[in-house]
Amino acid sequence: MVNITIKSLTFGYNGSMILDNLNLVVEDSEVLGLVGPNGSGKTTLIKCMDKILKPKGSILIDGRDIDTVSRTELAKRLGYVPQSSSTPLATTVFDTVLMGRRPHISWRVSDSDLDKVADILGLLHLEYLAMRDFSQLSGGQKQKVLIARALAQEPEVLLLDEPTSSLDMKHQLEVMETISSLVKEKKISAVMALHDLNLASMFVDKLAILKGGKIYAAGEPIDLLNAKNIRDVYGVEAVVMNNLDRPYIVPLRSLNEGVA
Ligand SMILES: Nc1ncnc2c1ncn2[C@@H]1O[C@H](COP(=O)(O)OP(=O)(O)OP(=O)(O)O)[C@@H](O)[C@H]1O
Repeated sequence: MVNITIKSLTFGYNGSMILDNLNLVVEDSEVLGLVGPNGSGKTTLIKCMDKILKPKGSILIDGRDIDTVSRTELAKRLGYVPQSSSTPLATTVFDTVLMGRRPHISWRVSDSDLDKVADILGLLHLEYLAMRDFSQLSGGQKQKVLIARALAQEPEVLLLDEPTSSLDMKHQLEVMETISSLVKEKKISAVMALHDLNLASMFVDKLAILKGGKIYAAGEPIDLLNAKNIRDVYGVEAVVMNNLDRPYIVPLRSLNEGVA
């Protein structure tokens, strides 16, 4: 069980404001989707949560400011999947995923670490790639391996930056289904930046819509994914239908307004 509370978070690159006094709570057993136009600050927010960037304001994990949590301890609690990655040092897929166990290993890899890696490769149907060089994989295969590496950390919170951007339809569903069932089963949380509002509608419990460095709205997809919000935030005219109590969005045309 974990709770993340973000209070008055403010961050800018070289003096230009990107995140402006943000407040947000991530509950346990929750998939939180961060959506918003290109450049609205989703990656920046995720990097602040993983202490890669140093914002003003505070991020509390179970009431404790992450500034007071060591890198190693944070790596046991938060598993970060970047948007893209320079090739990790390890060569094979197996070794790349094993790197995720690093925060839990003192100096010797145990049988249980190896078993965990094998289990995760199985969970994401990656066994057939286990002995392949990471650097020679396709973009989508690499993306799945990086997700597997974060799962191997057994974190309480997964931070995923557009985890499905390189995946085909089947693998998008597979990854989202796997993450959402792990979140429920293990009572962890996931925060993911997403562009696909229909995937968000299907899989997230809560949405935070970013616009102009602020949270434009936060809440359940059914309450937020409507034509007005999509017009305001993205400058897109869309038809929103209801499909099994989930909004289903069909974008119609760009309105040249409403950018971040
Ligand atoms: N290292 C950097 N130095 C300066 N400006 C940056 C840097 N990284 C990002 N920015 C700027 O910060 C703003 C927010 O970028 P960020 O990557 O957080 O947005 P995003 O919502 O994740 O975008 P996208 O959907 O395109 O991935 C953008 O205007 C971007 O140009």
